[in-house]
Formats: sequence, C-alpha cells, structure tokens
Amino acid sequence: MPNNPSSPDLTPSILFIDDDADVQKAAALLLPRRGFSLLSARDPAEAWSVLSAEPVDVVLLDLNFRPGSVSGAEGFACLEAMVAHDPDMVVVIVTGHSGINIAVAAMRAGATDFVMKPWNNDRLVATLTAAVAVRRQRRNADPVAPQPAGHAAEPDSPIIGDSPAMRRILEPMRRAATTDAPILLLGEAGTGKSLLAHSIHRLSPRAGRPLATLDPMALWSEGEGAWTTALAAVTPDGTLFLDEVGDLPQPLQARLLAFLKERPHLRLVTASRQKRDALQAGMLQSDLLYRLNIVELSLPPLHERGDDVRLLAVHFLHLFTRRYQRPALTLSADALDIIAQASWPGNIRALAQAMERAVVLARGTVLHPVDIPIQAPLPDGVAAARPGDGDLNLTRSEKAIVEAALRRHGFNVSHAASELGLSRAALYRRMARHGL
Ligand SMILES: Nc1ncnc2c1ncn2[C@@H]1O[C@H](COP(=O)(O)OP(=O)(O)OP(=O)(O)O)[C@@H](O)[C@H]1O
Repeated sequence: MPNNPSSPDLTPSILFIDDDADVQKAAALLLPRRGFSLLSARDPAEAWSVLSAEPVDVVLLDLNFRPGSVSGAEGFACLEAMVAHDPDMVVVIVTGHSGINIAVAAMRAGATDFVMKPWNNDRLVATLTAAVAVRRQRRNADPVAPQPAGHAAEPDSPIIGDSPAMRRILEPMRRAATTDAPILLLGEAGTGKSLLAHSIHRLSPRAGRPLATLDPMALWSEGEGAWTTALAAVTPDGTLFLDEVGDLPQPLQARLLAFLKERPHLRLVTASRQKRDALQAGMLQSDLLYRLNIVELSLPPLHERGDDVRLLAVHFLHLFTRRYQRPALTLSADALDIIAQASWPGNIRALAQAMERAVVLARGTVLHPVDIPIQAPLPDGVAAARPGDGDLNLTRSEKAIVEAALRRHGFNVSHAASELGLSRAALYRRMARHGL
C-alpha cells in the first residue's frame, strides 16, 4: 500500500526544480509510487511558469543549475523570490552531503527543510510528507487567530536534524514506521518523542486513521475509570501513543497488557523519559516491556546533535516570526555561535522557548547574542543564588566581569575577548554558561 503522506482525499503535489535529468528520473520513479504527484522544472524560469498554472504543495529545489556551479546563488535567488511571492510557500532544498552550512543558510532564507544528495528514498518521502503537512497547516491557519503561546511547534512540524546522532535513529524510525511494529521512544524531556510519535503515525499506512494520545499519569489522577474509558475509545485500527509509559502504575500495566491482547491490530507507540535500565529494573513488568520495545529508539539530547542546533534555531525563528506576525528576522553569526555552544539541558523545547522569547522581544531585524535568552544550568548540587546573598560567588563574579566587558565594547565579542585575554570561542562558552 503506498504511503499516503498527508490527506486521504488530496494527492499532494511536489514541484521538483533540478536540471539533472537522471535525478529527475529518480524522483519520477519514486514519488508517484509513494503517493505524490510530481511536477518538474529544469530551472527557476520554468518553475515560475509551472507555478502559475498548477497548484503546488511543496517545492523541492536544487540550488545549482549551471554545470560546475556550486555556490547555490541561483537557487538562493529562486528561494528568496518564491518566499517573497508567497510567504506560505513551503520550499525544501536539496544540497550536497557536506552542505550543512548551505542548509543553515537556506533555512535562514526561508526554506522549511532540506535533504542531502544523494538522497535516501525513505528520508526524502518523510521530509516531503512533513513539508506537505506544514503547507496544509499554513493554508488552513486563520491568519488573524494567533496560535497559543508556549506550544512551540505543531505536531505535524518537520523533524529537523541531520547530525549522525539523529540519522542513527531517524533511519530505523522511518523503516519501522511503515510496519505495524510497536515502537518505544526513549529520551530526556523535550527531545522530540511526541513529535516522532506523530511522524511515525503519519508515515504509516494508518495515516488516515486516528492517532490517540494517552498520558497514564493524567488519567490515573482522574481515577481508574478514566483509564478504562479512554482505552475503550481508542480506534482498534488506528495508532495509540502512550506517553510516559514508565509512570504506568502496576495495576494499569496488567490492564494494558490485557487490552493489547484484545486489540491485536492496534499500532502502539510508547515513550519514556526513563532510561531502559530503569524501565527494566522494575518500573515496567518484563512481559509488557517485551511487548512495547520491538523497536527501541533513544533520542539524543540536543547537545549531542552537533550543527542540528543551528538548523533548529533558524527553524524556530521562522516559526515564531510567522506565528507572531513579526517582520522578517535573522540571527547574527555570533548569535548562532552562542546558541550552538549552549548546553540546552531542556533540549529542543528550551531552544524553542528561547527563540519564541527572542522573537517576541526583538528590537531590530537582526538578533544578536544579547537577544537570545539562554538560561545557564546550575551545576548539580548548587543552589540557585538568591538576591541579597553575599557576592563572593565565583560564578556570579565571572558573569559580572564578562557582562561588563561586553557592554564596554557594545557586545563586540572580538574586542571584549581581547580585553579579557580570552579567545572568541572561550568567551562564547562563558557567555553561553551565564546566559549572556
Ligand atoms: N527535531 C525536531 N525538529 C523540530 N522540532 C522539534 C524537534 N524535536 C522536538 N521539536 C519540538 O520541540 C518541542 C518538544 O518536543 P516534544 O514535545 O516532542 O518532546 P518530548 O520528548 O515528547 O518531551 P516530554 O518528554 O517533555 O513530553 C515540540 O514543540 C516539538 O515540536
């Protein structure tokens, strides 16, 4: 059965702009088989005439059109023109394997996501599926009704990330998504477990069926009856996403096992902030754990995802600029560096929140390090400083010295670093540590 990427009734259409006939042929063999209708153009000029005649959900854009050209200048010009022409346009760019900087730049210029060439078929399909969902959300969104604050991204948001750590989980995730196998997602808070659960459902043959999300603790607090009622309401041939499965009280574990036996056709995706050792050491009955983790995926914390943090920062910048209907904003190179060097103990949720705040409070059109609210984590066991404490604290003194130097030099990092006798990188590390 072909994957139905987004809507059961409307075939999503992709306009692929690439001058390479072989690559176009590969797309023509793949995408229609996977539920997309494909339009093609050899260059931006041809693309504009296709766009004027056909409705398109997503533009898949190669960046170089002349033989031997690698700068991506033509592609960038096309991207900017398309986003200026239709701010709801969803453009996914195609770039070479080593092109992470190009990918960051393209996302800064308004691309929604990117794929690396040569592409992996499942990955391309997953990226386009998420991009189509974004397009449809944008189209259906009421422009005068702002989204609720604090909801960083829609559940249909694309999964941004191309670091080796993320590839190690996204590739098996995409393979397993197309089956009915139960999947257990492990990872710290804010690492994207719920987002992945939605993506698994969307990539599965059940995409047109309901996805039910249950939070055991919330249901338990309403009494045992709430749990039974919620389970009874789950559509038998849909997907059940059970969040924080490690919190499931023992009596409910037995009930869940019995329920799963009665519903052999239900697809189960579960998530937990606990490590598997903790789940195994008694939080979950072993027969239940065996039933849940046929495929087990551990999401890496954000600080292990390398340059993904830059891509995510730019992604959230665009998301919140749109949501709050602010004029276009960009991140300075210094701001991106400081974001990349922060430790983000709250993971992607914390980064999203920092970017949301930065967008809301932005004063100009460029965000500098001082505009990015990075909260420095307190080392384990160190209590938060209270106002009025004696101020011989080394951490606070360092923060005051760094901040004063930055202010003296109008937040010019090179000048402040040279006054403090630090390298720029060392100063960035301290700025990130102190949330400056
Ligand atoms: N790779 C990603 N690309 C884009 N957005 C992401 C990514 N990962 C997470 N997010 C966004 O970050 C926020 C937190 O993610 P999510 O709620 O999925 O995390 P979680 O692991 O389920 O957290 P918790 O354990 O606290 O429930 C969401 O708004 C989500 O859309």
